[in-house]
Formats: sequence, C-alpha cells, structure tokens
Amino acid sequence: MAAQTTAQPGVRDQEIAVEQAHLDRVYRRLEEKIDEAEFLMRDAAQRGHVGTPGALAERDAQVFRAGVHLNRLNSEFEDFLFGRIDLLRGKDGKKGSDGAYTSVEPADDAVREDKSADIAETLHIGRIGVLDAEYAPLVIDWRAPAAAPFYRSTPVAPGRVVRRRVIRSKGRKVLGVEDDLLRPELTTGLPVVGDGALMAALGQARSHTMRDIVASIQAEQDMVIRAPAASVTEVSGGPGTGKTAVALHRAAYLLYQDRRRYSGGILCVSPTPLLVSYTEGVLPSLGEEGQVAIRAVGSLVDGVSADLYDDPAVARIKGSLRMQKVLRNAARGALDLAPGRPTTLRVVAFGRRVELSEQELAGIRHNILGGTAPVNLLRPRARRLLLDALWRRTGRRFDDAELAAEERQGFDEDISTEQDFTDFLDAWWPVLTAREVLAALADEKRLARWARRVLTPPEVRRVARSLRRSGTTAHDVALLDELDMLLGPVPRPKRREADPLDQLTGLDEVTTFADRNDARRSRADRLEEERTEYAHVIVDEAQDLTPMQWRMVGRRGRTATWTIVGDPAQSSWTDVDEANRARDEALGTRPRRRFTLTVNYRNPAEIAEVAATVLALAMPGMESPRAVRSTGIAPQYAVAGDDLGADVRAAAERLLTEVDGTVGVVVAMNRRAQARTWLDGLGDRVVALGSLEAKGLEYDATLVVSPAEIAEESPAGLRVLYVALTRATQRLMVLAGPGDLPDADGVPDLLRRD
Ligand SMILES: Nc1ncnc2c1ncn2[C@@H]1O[C@H](COP(=O)(O)OP(=O)(O)OP(=O)(O)O)[C@@H](O)[C@H]1O
Repeated sequence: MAAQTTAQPGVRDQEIAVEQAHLDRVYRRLEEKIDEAEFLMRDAAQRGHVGTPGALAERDAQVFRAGVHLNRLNSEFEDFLFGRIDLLRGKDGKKGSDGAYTSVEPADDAVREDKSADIAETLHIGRIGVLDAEYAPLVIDWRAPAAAPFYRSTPVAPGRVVRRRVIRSKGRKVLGVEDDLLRPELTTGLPVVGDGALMAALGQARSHTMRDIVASIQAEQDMVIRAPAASVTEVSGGPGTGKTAVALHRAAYLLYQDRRRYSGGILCVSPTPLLVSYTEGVLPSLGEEGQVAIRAVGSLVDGVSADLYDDPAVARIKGSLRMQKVLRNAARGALDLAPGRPTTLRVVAFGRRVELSEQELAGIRHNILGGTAPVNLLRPRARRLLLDALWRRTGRRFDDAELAAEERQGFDEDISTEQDFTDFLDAWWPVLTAREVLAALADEKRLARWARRVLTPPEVRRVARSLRRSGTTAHDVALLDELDMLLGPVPRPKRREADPLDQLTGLDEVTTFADRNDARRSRADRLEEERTEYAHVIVDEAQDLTPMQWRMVGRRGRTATWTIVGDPAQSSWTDVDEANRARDEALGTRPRRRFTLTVNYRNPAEIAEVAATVLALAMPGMESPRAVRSTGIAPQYAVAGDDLGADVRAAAERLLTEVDGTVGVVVAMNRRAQARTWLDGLGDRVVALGSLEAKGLEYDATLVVSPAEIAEESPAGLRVLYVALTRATQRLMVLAGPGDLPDADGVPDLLRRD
C-alpha cells in the first residue's frame, strides 16, 4: 500500500464537507425518485377505480414496479455511498453505459513531464447506481465495470486511479474519509486523509453477524468476485483470507450481471447453522435478497434440520460412498418391512380362487427391481405384473383378440378394485418415505443384511446405534437425500378442490396491494422451499463436504455454474481422496478456473504465528497466508487447575474486559453442554462452541480450551485445532489441561515451536 500522508485536521473536515455536499446531492436526487415512485403508486391506485380488465392489469403492473422501486430506494438509504476514485484522463476518451470513461489505462499525455497531472474524472461508488436528471452518474453501482478500478488498482498497477477514498457515513451524515494514494509520485493537488480504509475496517470490534466488505475489497479478491460465471470457479486460501466474504459478494455480483439467468436461484451451502446465521445479513446489506438461499448442509432436505452431531467414527462411515450400496439395498429391502406382510396373494376371479405363491411373488418382485428406477415409481408396474400373473393363472384363452382384450380389461378392473388385492398391494409394495427407511437402518440385524460385504460388523453396530438416538445429524440428511432419490417422490394426496364460492365473492379485487404482495412473497418462499435445482451453487468450507454430501449438493446443481471455496488445511473430513472423487463427480467435466487468496485479514501476525505451528503438524509443507496486520499483543497461555469450569469462566471474563466485541470459547465437542453452563450469565457477547461449530466464525477474542483434547477427537483433529486457533481478530488465550503437557510458561506441547 502507498505511503500515507495524514492530513491536518482542518483538511480532514474540509474533505468531509466535500463528500457531505455530494451525499446531499445524491439524497435530493433519491427523494425526487421516491416522489416519482409514490406518484406512480397513487396514480395506479386511482386507475383501480376505472375497472376495465386492461386498466386493472396495467394498474397491477405499475403498482408492483413502483413498490419494488420504493422498497429498494428506502432500504438502500443506509450507508450506501462508500467510495470515490479520482482518475486521470483515459486513453480513448470513450464512455460506457454507466456514464463513466471506460479506459483502464491513462492517456499517454495524462502526466506531464514535471510529474504534474490533472484529475479528469471523479466517480463515487455505492450499493446502487444513481443517475442525475441529465443521466450523469452521481453514484456508480459497486458491481458496474466502472467501479472495478476502485477495487483493482494497486500502487504497482494503479491504472488511471490517483486516489482511492473510502467514505464512512451513517444515514445522511458523512462521518469520515480514509484515503489511499495510488500514484504518490504525481503532483495533483489532491489531499490525502487517514491511514487507509482496510486497516480501519479490520480494527473494528466484531458482532455476531458478518459485515459486508464492499468498501475495502482487495484486488486479489475482486478478481474472484468478478470472474466470469462460466463453469466452476474454485477458490482456495487459508483462514481469514476472505473466502466466505468473497463468495457472498460474488453472488451479488452475478445477480447484477445477469439477473435473468440467476433468477433460477443461487444456493449457498454452509457447513453449520451458526455460519448461516453469521453470514445471512451480508447479501441484504448488498441490496440482494430473495434469489439467494443460504442453507446449512444439514438443512438441504426440506422438512429436516440437523440437530445432532455424529461422533467422528460414525461420521466417517455415514459420509463415505460405501453408503450408496447400503442405501440401495435398504430402499429395496424396506418393501418387506410392512407389518403383517402377506406371503401369498389370493383373489377370486370367475367364481374361483386364484393364488400366487411366495416364490412366484418373489420372482415378480425380483423382475421389477431389476433396473435403477425409483422404488415408489415402480408401484404401478408391480400392480400390472401382479395382474398379468393372476390372469395367466386363470387359464382363460380366447381365439378372438378383441374379445380377449375386453375380457382382460374387465378382469383388471374387477381385481384391482377388490379389497383383497388393494390391501395386498399396499402391504407388498408400500409407498416408502426416506425417513422410514433410514429409521429401519437402526435395527442392527437388518442393517447387517443390507450392508453385507460393505460395512464391517463393528461399523454396522456403530451406525445402527447412532440411528437409534432421536434427532438427525448433517450426515443423516445426506442419507435421507440419497434415499429420496432412490425411492422417488411419495404421491401426494389430491388437493381440495377450490371452493367455487371463493371465486364469486370478488374478494380478490378488494384485497390491498400489501396483501397481494404478501401473497406473492409467500408464494416465492414456497417456490424457494420447493426448488431443488439452482442456477448457481456456492459451496463454502468445501473441504468439509463428505462424499455423500457432495452427491446431495451435486443433485441441486446439475445444470448450474459453481463457486467453491475452501481450505484443505481446515478439513475435518478424513478421507480427502474419496471426497475429491465425489466432488469431481458432482462437477462433471465442466472446466474449472482456480484462484488462491493469500492474505489473512482476520488474525494479527502474533496469532497467525501460533496457528502456523499447528499447521506444520497438521499438513507439513502447507503455506500459511500472510497476516496483514499485527497488534503487538502476544497470545496468552494459562494452565487449568482442579476446577476447569471456574478457570474457563475466569478467562472468558478477562477477555470480555479486554475487547469491545465478541468472545468465542472453543472446547472439544463432548464438552459443549458443560461449557455453556460454565459461561452462564456472562451475557451474549460470549459464546461456547464445540470445535466443529467454530468453522467459519470469528470473534474479537478466542479462548481455546485444551488443544490436546481437540486434536485427539478425531483423525482430523489437528486440522480442527488449526480452525479453532484462527478465529480471533484481536486476542487469543489458550487454557491447557493436563493432557496438553504445558511447559513452564503454560504453552501446550502442540503449540511449541521447537
Ligand atoms: N477486503 C476486506 N476488507 C475488510 N475486511 C475483510 C476483507 N477481506 C476479508 N475481510 C474480513 O476478514 C475476515 C475473514 O473473512 P472470511 O470469514 O470471509 O474468511 P475465510 O477465508 O472464509 O476464513 P475461514 O477459512 O477461516 O473461514 C472477515 O471479518 C472479513 O470481513
């Protein structure tokens, strides 16, 4: 970053006043636009009285458009102008559709020999574009091409940008400005204020929700955000490099670029519900809502939400591709589960009893299940083959084909409405739900049968035991989704016919616009819930998806473009090769474009250094991202005494006094419940987390309790510990237990550099 000259206080005030004047102008223009929108709404409402169908349709369309416009303007009001760039004259002098010059490079004569230069263009950047009455840009949308230099320019490749300014405002008031001088060698007369926007943003205290980074996206991040949507964009980078932030900004960018295409929906898959609620606010703050569904991997199947964790050994089995075979057997074998399953079929036809034996029935079943079609969808075929077999058994023969067909039709109608037959079919080929079949796997004997030659007896025991608990894990959800596919849809009961009286009352006509808007919205929500395929799929923390989860996510993006962000060094999944194979299968042969993010914006260097020690153990040879700042505050170490709970509580209390924002206390998974009680009553700035729950989150201060316990939880434990150690933006404290073998300074064995 260029050297900064912090200007005199007088200059700062003067520059704030300059930006305030611009913001005032923007607000005046916005108010004009709001007046226009309100006029449209009023006008449209009056047209409602005209009453001809054409006028009503037009009114609806106008009201809808004006409503959307008004909503948007109102919600964008907060802090929507945040940037400014001052530029040299461009090479070709052409302007783009947003009214700004398009050229990235300066004109050859833009800089005079004595290094003086004139500012030819000043652009303000904000969350949406605003044009003045003459169509000149007052604010450029941050996603427009003209805004790219705001993010892309660096002192090494400044292009036309002389000064980049980040403007802090609240409501209608400009609070401050922070400048970066990108061409310090030039004399342009531009004052430079502040120490740089990035550092100011990083130094702020954290809350429990992620902020957008729209005012300070860095060049390497911008390359990812604006990468063309074709095929698959893969982003890797260490902790804190902004992968999650970048993925979310990319969603907003894609919608801006091609709203029509992405009206097919963008799905963002997150590893935990905690990370979903942490990131949920970012897109609305960028003015995007509705088209992007952020869902935890345990909530991808409608009507189910994971509420339990599997222990690592069970997770490893449930996540592996071996489960495909087990579930295939289960989906078919579950046909035999109905209580009171009949072994023979008896009906009365042409005055005598006709019967199919157990063996014949087994043959028919085998024949039907030969292919790969979903089991529930095979029920009509089962019905037909049963009727065929019964018909053959009657021994009726006809020389006349027409008569034969007629007789057969009559036979089918009679038999298939006979109670004995329908009862038999319901029991012999019941409609199966994924839930029922998964529950059936909880029976160890049954599971052993379905998992023969696939799982070992101890594995069968483990999985069956885990399924006997009440609750669902994220791994179960992937199994449910696989079963949904193997079983096919459950036929829905017919919907109640619409009451004709409803249509006669004319109620529709007197409902308010707001009502209808609500109705529209709930319809959109419903569609969202029912949507099973998306136009773009974003996978956050991709390193954690198990092979079975890749299959589940893959089914939602069969025709989608993808953005996949992750860090192999933070993976809690053990069989990386198998997961990579499943990922390849989900993505098919689509071309991939790869990016790497290299700068850690979260952890100060002092914390990053400790994390690097663990990284060297977890993944020897893997490079750590470069920390962008340092605080001069070393991590603190302490050794727990006899009362671990009291020590954790005291340490958390201390951290709460040391930082203004949040404190995360990370413990081994089996201590989660205990840890929550330890922190009881300390307020909502502090939270207790199991090691796997810390994924993707960040806190101003983190207390990591017994690194050894976390590392020993699973074969991937060292990588999970690496995640825990990289959550803090300001302070890290480590509390060692006896298993940590702390040295005289309290530093656990795993964190020592020797
Ligand atoms: N350009 C930026 N300007 C300001 N803050 C940034 C920038 N890039 C990243 N950050 C901040 O750095 C922190 C880390 O970002 P993020 O959570 O997206 O990283 P990550 O790579 O997903 O991390 P992890 O892999 O550890 O989950 C966040 O607080 C984010 O707001």
